[in-house]
Amino acid sequence: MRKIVIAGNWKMYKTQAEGTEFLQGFMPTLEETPPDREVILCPPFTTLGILSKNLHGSRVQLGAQNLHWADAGAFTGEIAPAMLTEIGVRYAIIGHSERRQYFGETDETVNKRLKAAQKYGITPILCVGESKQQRDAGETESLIISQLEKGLVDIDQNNLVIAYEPIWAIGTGDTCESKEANRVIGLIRSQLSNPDVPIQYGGSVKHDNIDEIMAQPEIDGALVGGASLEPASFARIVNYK
Ligand SMILES: O=C(CO)COP(=O)(O)O
Repeated sequence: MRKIVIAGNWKMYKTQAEGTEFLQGFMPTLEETPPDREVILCPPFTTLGILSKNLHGSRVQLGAQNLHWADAGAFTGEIAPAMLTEIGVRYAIIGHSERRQYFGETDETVNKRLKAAQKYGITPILCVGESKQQRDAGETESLIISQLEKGLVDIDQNNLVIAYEPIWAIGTGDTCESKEANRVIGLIRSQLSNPDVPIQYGGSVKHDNIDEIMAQPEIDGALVGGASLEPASFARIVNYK
């Protein structure tokens, strides 16, 4: 049985005060949420601590947006896995396209971060996806297969989530057509040794397209950016029909 996993990626939004305010609006809405849905919030590092305190004993899990592969060391600006597990972080987004595009993340460093997450019992959410240019050139399949082959070397597929996030659909309002997302996610699944790895779709997921996205048989959840910042909107997504 594949798990349903819905995660909010807050990116570089929400101070501690704003994160706390979000929870006040969001938490009561979970009363309607079926228990089999894993709900995750991935705030900026400085907001993780206060969310950890406020979410203690709740069903919402905490995720980080990145982590370093070393146990500790002289890596200015990075965060070690043990610093995250200490405050109750259970998931980490790894290889988001914004990290690949702006911060020099490669499939090789993605692989190291995935291994480090698993070493500390953190479930990594590996992001893969093509740019508009790659899609137009007919390279979607080969690019994704290559990202998976290189990223998943020596990775335990029993403690893994994958997110298919076509770059051209991120923050653009230009959602990938749900049948097309379903097709690519099926391709991703065909590359895995464990068919039960949950595979999310990400890219302009909103309250008004989540039902259609989740109706697709291959899609096991969503990685939500902008629409996870507002309690009512994220609640509607988590409580999809
Ligand atoms: O990058 C994303 C989630 O990781 C998607 O962002 P949007 O939902 O804002 O398009």
